[in-house]
Amino acid sequence: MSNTPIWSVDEHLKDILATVRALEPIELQLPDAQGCVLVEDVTVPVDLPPFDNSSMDGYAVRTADVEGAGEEFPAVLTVIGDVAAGSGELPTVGPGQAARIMTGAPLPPGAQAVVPVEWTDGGTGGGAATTMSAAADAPEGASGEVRVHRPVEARAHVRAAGSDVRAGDLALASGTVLGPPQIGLLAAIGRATVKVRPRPRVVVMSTGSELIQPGEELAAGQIYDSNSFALTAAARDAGAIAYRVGAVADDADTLRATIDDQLVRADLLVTTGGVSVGAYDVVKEALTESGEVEFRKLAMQPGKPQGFGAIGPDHIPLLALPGNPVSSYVSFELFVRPAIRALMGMPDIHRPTVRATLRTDKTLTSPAARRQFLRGKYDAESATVAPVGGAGSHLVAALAHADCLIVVPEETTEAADGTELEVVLLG
Ligand SMILES: Nc1nc2c(c(=O)[nH]1)N[C@H]1C(S)=C(S)[C@@H](COP(=O)(O)OP(=O)(O)OC[C@H]3O[C@@H](n4cnc5c(N)ncnc54)[C@H](O)[C@@H]3O)O[C@H]1N2
Ligand code: MOO
Repeated sequence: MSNTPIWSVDEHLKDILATVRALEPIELQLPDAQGCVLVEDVTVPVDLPPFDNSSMDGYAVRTADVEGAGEEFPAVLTVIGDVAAGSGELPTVGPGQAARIMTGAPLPPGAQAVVPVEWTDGGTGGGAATTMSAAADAPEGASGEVRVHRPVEARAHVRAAGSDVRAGDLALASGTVLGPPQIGLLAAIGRATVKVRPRPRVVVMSTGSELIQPGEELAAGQIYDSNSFALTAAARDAGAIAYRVGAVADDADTLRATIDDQLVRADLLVTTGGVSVGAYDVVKEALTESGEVEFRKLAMQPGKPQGFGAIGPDHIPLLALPGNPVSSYVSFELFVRPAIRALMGMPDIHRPTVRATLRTDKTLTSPAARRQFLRGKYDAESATVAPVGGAGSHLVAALAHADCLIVVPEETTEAADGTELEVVLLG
């Protein structure tokens, strides 16, 4: 038995999160701020809507003029002009008059309500209109007479100024994650830029002389580099700006030089492979000497060998993940994703977890004193989970068909059908 210390999953994550600091806020243009965390309270500068406006295409009228109107005895009003959305100069609607008005156009002075065009003859002198004619084809629609078939109450079909949000109100509080509706609100109140924590730049680098890039021809002993693709995608999915560096050969000097080259564009560096005990485990070789990165054995499966530290003059956090594809992906989920979200200043850095009942034909086994992460499919309706594929850390096809990780705790070595377990839901 070796007496090498073993770290728990929780201890390792705690050490990582103690090192990773949220990035300094910057002012970003709205489209670039999507998915970022706001770091200012945003106050509404103007009422929304800024003015009373129509919610329908129709006629702006005085309510007294259409009182008691019906199809048989319509109210006949003189059309004094058009009010289109964006109109700045408005006609005043006097007694017996109506202004043709479009959805979103300001309610003209004198008018108290809007009658939808369908409740009128549309100025045609015929039956109920279904639509207005385009102004370009029928300019006469902005004048003449309109027959109104129904009365309206004051303010009918009018959206009041400030009915959405008022000047001086808090639009969004600091700490809000900017999704599409929040970006929409910021634009609606006229904000072009906002102060947010930027997306972290994450460089994902795979290592291994056996690796070639997809699209190339496999020679003897070679395999395709899948980790750099999977983890770059995972980093992007977590909210990062991700850069992929495909397959650095197993040479410590080349690797160190490549890492140093990448530091200028990295807030976080992730490597895969080369961290176990083999004769060509170059990540360990290249990063141990300077003392910047510590290599550990974790009480987990997969993902036992892990490296973590801060490198270069700017102390950029680096996570060295094991090379087996499932090990690197599970390690990413457990350690890199929370680190990315901590860099972003996200209020919640963890994946959701649920309790579920295991459904399996054969009892699952798990190594003692290691937290096992099996791939599974979760059924929310029955709150059950079924394993997908075995425990092997090379099983990429099963991983691609899973939607969750089944957590078998350290003290559990067997999990039979019906066992209740924790499940990490993957997005
Ligand atoms: N004697 C021991 N051997 C191993 C131990 C151990 O404790 N003693 N630990 C095993 C465990 S657990 C893991 S996990 C791996 C970790 O190995 P490395 O991080 O050094 O990774 P490599 O040796 O470079 O590769 C492992 C495996 O994964 C394949 N691989 C690597 N990179 C990629 C990639 N980008 N895309 C696809 N596949 C990749 C590689 O070809 C190997 O098959 O060590 C065990 N060994
Ligand atoms: O712990 Mo390794 O990460 O199983 O395959």
